[in-house]
Amino acid sequence: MYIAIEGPIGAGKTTLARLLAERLGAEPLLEVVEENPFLPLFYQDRKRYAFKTQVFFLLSRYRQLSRLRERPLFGGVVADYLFDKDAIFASLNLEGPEWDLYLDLYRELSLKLPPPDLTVYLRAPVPVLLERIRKRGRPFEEGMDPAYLEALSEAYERHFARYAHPLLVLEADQLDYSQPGPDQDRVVALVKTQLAQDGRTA
Ligand SMILES: Nc1ncnc2c1ncn2[C@@H]1O[C@H](COP(=O)(O)OP(=O)(O)OP(=O)(O)O)[C@@H](O)[C@H]1O
Ligand SMILES: Nc1nc(=O)c2ncn([C@H]3C[C@H](O)[C@@H](CO)O3)c2[nH]1
Repeated sequence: MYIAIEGPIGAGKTTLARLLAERLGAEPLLEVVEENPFLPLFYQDRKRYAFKTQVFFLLSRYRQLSRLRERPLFGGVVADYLFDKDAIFASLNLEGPEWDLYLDLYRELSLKLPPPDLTVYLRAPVPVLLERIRKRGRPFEEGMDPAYLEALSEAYERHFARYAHPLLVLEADQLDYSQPGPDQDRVVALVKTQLAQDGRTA
């Protein structure tokens, strides 16, 4: 069983991936964004650092996810990202020959990765995302541009409107699974039901 959680910045992907991994007896597969040395620079000058930031993410995501093919998944994996995320961000930040080169690389690498058994797409309005980003307090995200978050949310909507793999869409502002309570049980039950409908067991 391989589950991936996706959604725009601050939607609650890592929080949900940890919870599901714990409840389903699976391994969490988490991205460490702080490992990308270009990311703080990207937020200072998006045009200048977009390509470097993207290629770093692309390679590290590819390396992490390709390990899924190489070893047996005993208890399953819950990842806090989908490989497709890379191209969603790239489509907003790259253009011209850099975008063409990036897309060539992305397409080549994506062919080699398995799709998840279930993807959970977390949706939330931009003001909720901004509040969660503020609350989490990563220094380089302090001046997060609401227009960038809006464009990103729209790109996610377009992507999942034509997504061809098993998908569960959750309104992430309606469920507070970040603390113990009935919403945690509710979200785990929704995922289990979806897996059962798709013929998988958790
Ligand atoms: N369902 C929720 N309800 C309320 N707060 C939440 C919820 N999910 C996450 N949070 C809080 O929002 C903040 C962001 O959550 P989290 O880091 O899981 O988001 P993310 O989608 O993984 O972010 P990023 O895209 O930056 O990696 C955290 O402070 C977390 O505690
Ligand atoms: N430029 C760019 N490309 C990506 O593929 C990408 N993936 C994540 N991020 C940024 C968003 C959050 O600040 C932080 C955590 O998600 O990292 C990205 N930024």
